[in-house]
Amino acid sequence: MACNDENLANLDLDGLRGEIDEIDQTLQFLIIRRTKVVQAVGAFKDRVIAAGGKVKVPYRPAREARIMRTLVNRHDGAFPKSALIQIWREMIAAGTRLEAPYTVALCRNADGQDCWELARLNFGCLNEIIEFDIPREAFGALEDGRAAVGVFPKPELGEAMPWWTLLTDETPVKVVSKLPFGGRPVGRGEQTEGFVLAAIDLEDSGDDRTLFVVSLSKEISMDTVRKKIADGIDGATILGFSDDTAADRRFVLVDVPGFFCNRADAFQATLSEQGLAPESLRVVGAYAVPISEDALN
Ligand SMILES: C=C(O[C@@H]1C=C(C(=O)O)C=C[C@H]1O)C(=O)O
Repeated sequence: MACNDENLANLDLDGLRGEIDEIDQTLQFLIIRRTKVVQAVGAFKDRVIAAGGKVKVPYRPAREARIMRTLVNRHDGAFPKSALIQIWREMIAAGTRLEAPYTVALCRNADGQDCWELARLNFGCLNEIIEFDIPREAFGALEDGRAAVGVFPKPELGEAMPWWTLLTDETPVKVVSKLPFGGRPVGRGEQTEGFVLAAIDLEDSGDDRTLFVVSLSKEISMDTVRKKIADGIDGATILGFSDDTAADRRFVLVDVPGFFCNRADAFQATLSEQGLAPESLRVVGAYAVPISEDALN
């Protein structure tokens, strides 16, 4: 660069704009170079898929979370961190699309609310968003490959037929990310939170939470379940519950700190120690803990 920071004040408008033009050129060359590397990653994934015969979903939220956290940690200067994240979101979303084009299935909740703004910010300006009112249909789009990722609203306690009850043993679809990950949109969508679903393997981002669905006897009250889970696991929360009408069981969606995906036994043991003895327990997802608002200021 022609000029160091201290000398900027000595430049006239043309001189300053010349600096900006040079910076833009360097940034653009780097984007071009980054895209070539991303395409090479895509080709690598193709070879893995050819060997395993899976449908290609290039999205890797744990890797993206690591990238975003690194960006925020090393940032300096006046440019806002949430805007920095947004630049990378566009870049990552557009690059991932070059690995394999993908569509986003967006599901509304029973009150008609959705996470459209969060989906658009996270998956960029190019990806098609198809909207659904019925969770089973949005879920079906993920299972048959019409959509690679789904954005579902955060569950509400007590809602009828919650979407997360579709996350059974028979489906490869799981919860893989939570939105917003780094910064909320200003205004519309500011209050919304959602989960991203996809048929991909769960990966450890270094700071994660795991989602379990536990089947318990209906005879145990929800207050008791809540207390026992809170006593047994620091920081665990219950995100939803749903009665199985055909049986004397209740499904409970529990959000537990840590990447527990290969350690469901540990969670099972903790519940048993608390006298809950679940009839069944399964991991239905894991997600990178979003960057806190404090870290973005
Ligand atoms: C390039 C990759 O594919 C996608 C694109 C990423 C990126 O642009 O950095 C990161 C993760 C994936 O969602 C990858 O898996 O590393």
